[in-house]
Amino acid sequence: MARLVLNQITRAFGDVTAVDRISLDIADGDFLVLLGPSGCGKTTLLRMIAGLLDPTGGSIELDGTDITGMPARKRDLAMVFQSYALYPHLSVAKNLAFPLKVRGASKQEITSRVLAAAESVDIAHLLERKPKELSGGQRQRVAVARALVREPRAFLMDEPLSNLDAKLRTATRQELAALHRTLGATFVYVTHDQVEAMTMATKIALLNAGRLEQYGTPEELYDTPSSIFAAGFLGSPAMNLLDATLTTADGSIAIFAPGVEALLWKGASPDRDIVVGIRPEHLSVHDGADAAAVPTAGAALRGTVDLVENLGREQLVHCRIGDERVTVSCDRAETWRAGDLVVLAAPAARVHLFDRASGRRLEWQPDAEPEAPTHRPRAELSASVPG
Ligand SMILES: Nc1ncnc2c1ncn2[C@@H]1O[C@H](COP(=O)(O)OP(=O)(O)OP(=O)(O)O)[C@@H](O)[C@H]1O
Repeated sequence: MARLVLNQITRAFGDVTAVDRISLDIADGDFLVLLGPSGCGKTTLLRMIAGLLDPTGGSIELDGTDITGMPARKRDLAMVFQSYALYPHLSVAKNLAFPLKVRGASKQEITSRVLAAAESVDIAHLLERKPKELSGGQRQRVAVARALVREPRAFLMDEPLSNLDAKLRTATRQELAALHRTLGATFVYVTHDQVEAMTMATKIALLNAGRLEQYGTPEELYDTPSSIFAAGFLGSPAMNLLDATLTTADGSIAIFAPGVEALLWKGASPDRDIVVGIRPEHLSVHDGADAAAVPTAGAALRGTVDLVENLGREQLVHCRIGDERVTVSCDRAETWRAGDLVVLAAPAARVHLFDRASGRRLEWQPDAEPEAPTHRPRAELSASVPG
């Protein structure tokens, strides 16, 4: 059992607030990924959970017990570091046995637990080697096995895959996810890699400059990003973000953008600066010269193809829309060329709106989209736009 609750946890280093009032409820068995760009406070937060660093504010609970001031060795949490932190002069077997020896386990218990841990990450054949005789991937497995032998209440991992090459990272990522399913234990895992977060996490805590930006399942973060930052951080290629102006009149929403023809819904006078977000996979490309080919509902962006990139499985069509650049990912069977006049279309339900000043998501509900000529409003919206 390991339910971890962080209450307003804070850490300042002089003037720098590395972690700023973060509260998280991490359920037993969760694979929580702390995700965010370099310097956002991920490692500082993990080290406070591990007991390697004292918070300057807030508290941490483990299964209902306040462990804020408890020394690391008493927390029963195992940490796997980016550097692996193996003892170079000891064999793999002795590295694995070390945490058990410290606890005074019997020789028989040590032997069986070391072997079981080594087998679970497929390194039983390497037990007599020294760390320097191992590849990066093998060292990483030893570091995980050393955490496993302790049978801790939770595993804390700080970018454990960052020293591996791309192929090994993919394989090891799948193994770690499988290990988590087998053990059913709580994992807290630091990374700046969105693919690792999306594929392994049951929950993601996205951090930005020491603050919690969004907390939810990978699907929630991807499908309903709570801010411009979250929208831009998850997804590759990144979500298209366009500056626009939103007006609300008669309960309808209109969006204007400079140089953009019929972007979403036309309406009354400008009222609020917003950012419109549409993921590359939610846009479709249509012949701009053929009005009949363009969907009449949803968002439409008129522009020119700039560049087409063939990625093998799909292609990226980069377009100029007014002053902005918009990317569409689409099937390679479509034959678009630089210079083509196109209309990019997206269903209204796939359009994200954000307030430009605060960066926060604006919630709105498109009504059923009526068939409408392109010069008329493209949809009536029963929107509740906060603020
Ligand atoms: N011991 C320290 N003294 C002063 N500032 C520190 C210390 N440790 C971290 N910081 C600062 O706190 C902030 C968060 O650092 P942290 O290492 O937690 O970020 P991170 O998200 O893990 O970054 P990365 O992905 O690059 O490892 C940074 O601005 C960093 O410079």
